[in-house]
Amino acid sequence: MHQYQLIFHRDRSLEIEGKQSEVVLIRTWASSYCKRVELALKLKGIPYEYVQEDLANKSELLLHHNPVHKKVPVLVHKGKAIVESLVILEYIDEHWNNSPILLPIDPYQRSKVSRKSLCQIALENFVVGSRNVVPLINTKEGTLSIIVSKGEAQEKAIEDMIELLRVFENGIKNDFPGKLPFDDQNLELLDIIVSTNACNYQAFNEAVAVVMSPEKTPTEFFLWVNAFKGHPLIKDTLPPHDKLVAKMKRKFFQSL
Ligand SMILES: N[C@@H](CCC(=O)N[C@@H](CS)C(=O)NCC(=O)O)C(=O)O
Repeated sequence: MHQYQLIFHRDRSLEIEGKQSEVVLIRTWASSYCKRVELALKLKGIPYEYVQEDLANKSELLLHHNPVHKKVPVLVHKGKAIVESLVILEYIDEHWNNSPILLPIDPYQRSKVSRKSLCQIALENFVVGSRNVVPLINTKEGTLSIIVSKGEAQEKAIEDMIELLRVFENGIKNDFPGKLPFDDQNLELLDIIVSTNACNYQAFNEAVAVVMSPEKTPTEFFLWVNAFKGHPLIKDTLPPHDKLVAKMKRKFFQSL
């Protein structure tokens, strides 16, 4: 088990390997769930330190703070742990209620970005580079259908994903008028989730199979994602492309 040098201070801040902060994020560098939280912290201007977790050799810190799921991200705020990325985002927005406000004020829109909403389901099934992409695509072939399948089966799996994006794009147009096209407005929860999930599409295309392209993907969704890539904070948060391609190749092909 990996061990960190940890000091718990009286003011309930945590010192990790010499770095002290009230807010510590336990994360991995490639996880889009973790990227959501990092982007939210940056948008709100909240100072934080992070601990890089090795999921193949989970740390005592992670197991202590997330004993049930044993997953990243975990946000440790003044010694207290918050788990599950969407719960963390809600916590950040409520605790640091300075602008930008991340959750929609409108209760209907709020329901659309909540945990079991279509928006979340669509995205979690689309998560670029994640196994979670898969259940909705082609359950018969199990969890790696998009790459284990070849030829027609793969085309069908990709078409199903693209269809999901069409449903998603229409949902955004109906429920979030003004959201598309992207006009560099304040980033909110929806933008955080979409950008951290979808902006890595080129790495996924390169490592696994071409899913998103101007020819295939619903136009406004595609433009939205590409516009995100030009946003300075998003650019600063996304994982490095080459490293991500290498990781995706290892992850997907190793599990075959
Ligand atoms: N629903 C969780 C999912 C988090 C998740 O799946 N994290 C992955 C990394 S991307 C993890 O920690 N996996 C470790 C494991 O499954 O053992 C969230 O939104 O935070």
